This record gives sequence, C-alpha cells and structure tokens, in this order.
Amino acid sequence: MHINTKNLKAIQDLYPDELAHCYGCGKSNPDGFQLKTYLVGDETIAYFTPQPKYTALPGSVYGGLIASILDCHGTGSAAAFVCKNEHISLVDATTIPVRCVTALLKIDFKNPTPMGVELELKGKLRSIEGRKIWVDMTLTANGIICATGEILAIRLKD
Ligand SMILES: CCCCCCCCCCCC(=O)SCCNC(=O)CCNC(=O)[C@H](O)C(C)(C)COP(=O)(O)OP(=O)(O)OC[C@H]1O[C@@H](n2cnc3c(N)ncnc32)[C@H](O)[C@@H]1OP(=O)(O)O
Repeated sequence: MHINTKNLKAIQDLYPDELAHCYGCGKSNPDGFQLKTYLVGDETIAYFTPQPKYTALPGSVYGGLIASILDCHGTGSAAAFVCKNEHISLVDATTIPVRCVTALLKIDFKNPTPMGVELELKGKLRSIEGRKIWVDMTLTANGIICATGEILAIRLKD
C-alpha cells in the first residue's frame, strides 16, 4: 500500500543547502535521483520508479541503481532515526543538525527487480552505537521483496 506522503517532510529536504547535491538524494541536483525518505512511525519509507535506461537484463532493473537508492535511503533513514532518538522534530525543523555518511553497505539481490513499476524502500533501525547507526532495509516491487540491504552509517563530527 502506497503511504500518502503529501503532508510529511522528506529527510533529504531538511539537509542544509550546501549538502543537498548528492546524486542519489540531493534536492539541488537536477540530474540526480532526488530520492525522498520519510519517517513513518518506527520505520522509514521511500518510493522510486526507475527509468528504462537503468535496465540490466531486459525488463529488470540494474543492480547498481538498486544499491544507489538503498544507499541514500539508508543514510537518510539513519539521520531520521538519530533525530527521533534525540527528540528532534522533523515536522518543525527546516534543517537538521545530523550528518551521516555510508561506511558499509551490503545488498542481497533476492529476486529480479521489475522495470516499470514503483519500488518501495523501507528502513528499520537496528541499533545506534555512538556515531554508528545500523539500518536494515528492504526493496519491494509488486509486493515481492527483490533486495534487502544493511547499512552502517557514521554520524559525522561537527
Ligand atoms: C543531514 C545532512 C546529511 C548530509 C549528507 C548527504 C549526503 C547523502 C549521502 C549518501 C550516501 C553516500 O553515498 S555517502 C558517500 C560514500 N561514503 C563515503 O565517502 C565515506 C568515506 N569514509 C569516511 O569518510 C570515513 O571513513 C567515515 C566518516 C565513514 C568514518 O571516519 P571517522 O569519522 O574518522 O570515524 P572512524 O573512527 O574511522 O569510525 C567510526 C566508527 O565506525 C567504525 N567503522 C568505520 N568504517 C567502518 C566499516 N566500513 N565497517 C565497520 N565499521 C566501520 C569504526 O571502527 C569506528 O567504530 P568504533 O571504534 O567507534 O566502535
């Protein structure tokens, strides 16, 4: 079921302008994917429909794209979970004071990801250990989990 995100703020839209150029999720990169991650309760969600140019085998999505969007959903989720943990409201914020980058990203490709349908990405917090944030992710198409991911995001020092 597609969650209505109309009244939610995407975590990437709260990144300060100087950090909003990421190819995967920067709102200021017109050539990028501009992935949007939303915190909904205890999990994060994002939707993305790949263009046909990201084809691997005919009819299926290229694995590098899948890794790319899970990378950005993972760091976005990590920032969102840190904010939640520290009672920083994403509703009231215009920018967030948390910066996370990927140290480790693991993807399991479980099934071919079909081209031409909306993909649903979900994230769940596994743990926050100091500056280390572990997030588990799934990528689903047509109700089938096509990939799972785990990310270790590191919160940057000020
Ligand atoms: C809101 C605005 C957003 C702004 C950001 C918006 C952009 C979105 C980003 C999208 C996602 C990306 O593509 S990000 C781009 C790709 N990633 C990168 O370029 C990161 C390159 N790597 C680095 O810069 C560095 O290695 C860091 C920052 C990750 C870590 O360096 P550091 O800060 O010096 O910290 P360091 O002491 O080494 O590590 C901290 C702890 O993490 C552990 N650790 C570090 N790396 C690993 C690892 N690969 N596997 C296991 N553990 C690791 C260490 O053992 C340590 O554990 P312990 O001893 O404490 O237990």
